[in-house]
Amino acid sequence: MKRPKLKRASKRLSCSKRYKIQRKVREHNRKLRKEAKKKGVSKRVKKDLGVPSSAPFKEEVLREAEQRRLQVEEEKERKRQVKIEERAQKRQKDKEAANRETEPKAKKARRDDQANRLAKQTVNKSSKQFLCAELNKVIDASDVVIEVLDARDPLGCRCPQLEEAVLQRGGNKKLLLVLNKIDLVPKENVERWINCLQQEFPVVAFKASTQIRDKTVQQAKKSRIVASNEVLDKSRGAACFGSDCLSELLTSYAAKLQSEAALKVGVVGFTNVGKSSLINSMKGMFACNAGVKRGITKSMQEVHISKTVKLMDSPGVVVSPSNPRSSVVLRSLQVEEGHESVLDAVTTLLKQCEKTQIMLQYNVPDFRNSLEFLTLLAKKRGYLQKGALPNTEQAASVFLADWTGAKLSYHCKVPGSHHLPPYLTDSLLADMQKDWDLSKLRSGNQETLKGVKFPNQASSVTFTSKGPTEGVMTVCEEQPAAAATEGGGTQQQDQPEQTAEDSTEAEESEKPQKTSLEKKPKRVQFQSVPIDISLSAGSSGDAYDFNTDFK
Ligand SMILES: Nc1nc2c(ncn2[C@@H]2O[C@H](COP(=O)(O)OP(=O)(O)OP(=O)(O)O)[C@@H](O)[C@H]2O)c(=O)[nH]1
Repeated sequence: MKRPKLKRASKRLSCSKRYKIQRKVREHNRKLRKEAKKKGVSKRVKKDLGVPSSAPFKEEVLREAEQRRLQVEEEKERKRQVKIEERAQKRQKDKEAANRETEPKAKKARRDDQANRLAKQTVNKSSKQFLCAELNKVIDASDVVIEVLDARDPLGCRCPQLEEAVLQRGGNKKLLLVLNKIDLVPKENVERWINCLQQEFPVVAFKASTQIRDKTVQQAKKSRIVASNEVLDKSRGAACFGSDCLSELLTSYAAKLQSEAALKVGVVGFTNVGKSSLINSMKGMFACNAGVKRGITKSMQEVHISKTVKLMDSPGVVVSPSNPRSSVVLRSLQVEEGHESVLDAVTTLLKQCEKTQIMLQYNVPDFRNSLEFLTLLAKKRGYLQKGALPNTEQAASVFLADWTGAKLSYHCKVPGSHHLPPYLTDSLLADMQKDWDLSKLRSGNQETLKGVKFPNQASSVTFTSKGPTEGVMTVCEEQPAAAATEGGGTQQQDQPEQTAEDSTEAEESEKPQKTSLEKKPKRVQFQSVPIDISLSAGSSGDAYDFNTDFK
C-alpha cells in the first residue's frame, strides 16, 4: 500500500546517525576548549569581586572608578552628539546645494546678498571692535560716567583703562562709582568697601530690582502657579534701594550745571555687574534688556529718567586676556564665546575660595576636585542626562551663573592700605569730588544700608580678589580665538587639583601648571588590559572544520 505523502519531512533519525552527530559535536567542543586553554583564555569570565572592605582607601578607589566610568560615558555621549551634528550639517548643505541648482539666478543673487548682509550685521554686533566702539561712544557722549561695580568683588570690577579714558577725555567728565548687588554681601563688608572706594570717587550703594520683566514675559508667566518661597524671593528681588539717592544726586548736579539739555549719564562696567538692571530700577520699568546671561547688552541705549537726566546703557568692557584666569572667568565672555570650557571656568573659581565654605553653600559632601564637586552638585540638584548620568556641564553652567548673576553671596576682603593708581592725582581727585552734594550722598547711603536685607558673614563665601581687571578700550581687528585664550590656557580636567586653602596656593594656580611626574600625588591608576577572547580556530593548521569533519 502506498503511504500518504507527509506534509513535513520527519525528523526521525536512526540511532547510529544520532549518536554519530552527538559524538562529533562533543569532539568539536573539546577541540575548542583545548585551543582556548592553550591560548590561556578561560571560557568563564571571572566575576568582579569589587574592592574588599578591609582595603585602606576603598572609598577613594570606588570614587575614582566611578568618575572614570562617568568620564568615558560623557566622552562617548559627546562624540555621538558631534557625529549627529555633523550629519545634520551635511544633510543641510546637500539640501541647500540641491535648492541652489534649481533656483533662478536673480532670486539666488538676491538671497545671497541678503545672507551676506545679515551675517555681517550679526558678526559686527558681537565683535570686540563693535563693543569697544559702542563703549567709547557712551563715554564720549556722557557728562557723568557711572562705573558699576559688583559689591562681591568691587576691586575686580574696576577697570584702570576705562577710568583713565574717562579722566583723559575732555569736557570735564565726572566719574561716579556705584556699588551694586549689595544684597549679596555682608553689611560690614559693604560699609568697609564704601569707605575705601570713596577715598577716590563718590560711591553710591545700590541694590537693583531683579524682578522688572518685559511685559510680554510677565503675561506669559501670569497663569503659572507660584510656590510660597518664590513669593518671598520675589518680594526681596523686586525691592530696589539706592535709586532715590542716585537720582537726587544726579538731579542736583544737573541743576548746578544749568544746562538746557538733559544731563547725559553713561552707565559702564564689566558684563553682568548690573548696568541694565540699574537703569531699569531707576526708570521703574523694563527699558533695557537684563538677565543672568552675560553680554546681553551689545550697543548704546538711551533712557530718559527725568526731564533733566538721561541714562545711557553700554556693553560690558572687553577684558584683556593678560588678566589672571579668575578675573577672565568672572568678567569676560570667554565661556560664552567658546574659548574656554565651563568646566575649566569652575575649576578656576573653586581654587579662589575655601572648600568648606563651598560645601556648606552648596550642601555637598567633601570633594577632591572640580569634576567630583560638579558630579555631587548635579546629583543633588537632579541635573541628570540620558541614562540618569549626572549632567556636570549643566551643574557647571549653573555654578558660573551663580557667581556672575544674582544668586550667590560671596565677598572679598578690603585692602588694608590704600594707594592711588598711577593715573590719579590729588588734584584730579579733588576735581571728581567737587560739585557733588556729598553729605546728602552719605545720608542716602546710610538709608540704603538700613533698608537692605544683608546675608550674614558666616553664610557668605570668602573670595580672593585678583585686583583691578584690565580692559581693552580699542580693538583694531578681531583677535583670533587663540589669542583670546592666551594667558588662560585651558587646564586638563583629569589633572589632580585641590581647592585653595590659602592665597599663596591660589596664586600658584594662576601660573601655567607643570606636568612633572614627581609633583603628582599618588593615585590609583587604571589601565585597560587588552584581552583577546576570540576563539578563532582558523589560524591553526589542524583546525576543525565542522562542515567537512561532520559528514
Ligand atoms: N541680587 C542682585 N542681583 C542683581 C542686582 N543687579 C543686577 N542683578 C542681577 O545681575 C544679573 C545681570 O544684570 P544685568 O543688568 O543684565 O547686567 P549688565 O551689566 O547689564 O550685563 P550685560 O548686559 O551683560 O553687560 C541679572 O541676573 C540681574 O538680575 C542686584 O542689585 N542684586
